Amino acid sequence: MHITLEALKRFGLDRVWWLVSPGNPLKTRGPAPLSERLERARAIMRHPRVSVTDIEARLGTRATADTLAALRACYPGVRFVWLMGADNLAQLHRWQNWRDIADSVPVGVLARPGDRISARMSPAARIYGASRIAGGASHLLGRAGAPAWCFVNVPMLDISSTQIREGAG
Ligand SMILES: Nc1ncnc2c1ncn2[C@@H]1O[C@H](COP(=O)(O)OP(=O)(O)OP(=O)(O)O)[C@@H](O)[C@H]1O
Ligand SMILES: O=C(O)c1ccc[n+]([C@@H]2O[C@H](COP(=O)([O-])O)[C@@H](O)[C@H]2O)c1
Repeated sequence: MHITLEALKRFGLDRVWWLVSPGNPLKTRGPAPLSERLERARAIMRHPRVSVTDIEARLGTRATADTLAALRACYPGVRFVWLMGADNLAQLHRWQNWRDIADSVPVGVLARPGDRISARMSPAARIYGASRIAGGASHLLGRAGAPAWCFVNVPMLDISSTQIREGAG
């Protein structure tokens, strides 16, 4: 919720979609049933500009590059931006067809404790170094043409979904 509200504020976005994943291709342990995760996400994320969706399951995609290609085909008039925490920028070069992601949509990255330096030094950050929008101009990201990415230093919360699940269990 925290990074969603920061992303809306900082990147000049109209809306944020939470893509409740059918399963991250890099994680070996399967998640809880999608319907349960969707219901829980909707119960906590109540905001007029945020939608919680299972569209990835409905599109039949798992890899983000495939999801974005399918979304662009379904919504040709919409300018999509990919949002993620800094830990995912550090790993992005391991994602399937990751360059298709960087070349097709602007990418907004939100600071996360412990991951700011590894993210900024990551292969993806280096390879796309010339396409970086400075944090101070982050509001331009939503209208930028790809490749474009922006790292914003938002107030950081040192919590992970694993910790939250363990606390709830
Ligand atoms: N505390 C946080 N600060 C910044 N970004 C975060 C934070 N927690 C999650 N994110 C981002 O939110 C998205 C969804 O994360 P996810 O639900 O997998 O949680 P996680 O905490 O990364 O999971 P895990 O506990 O398995 O590491 C990812 O893009 C992740 O980078
Ligand atoms: O496309 C990939 O190869 C890929 C690899 C790792 C993560 N992702 C996506 O990144 C998002 C965040 O993943 P996670 O596991 O950090 O919640 C989620 O939408 C995943 O499907 C995508």
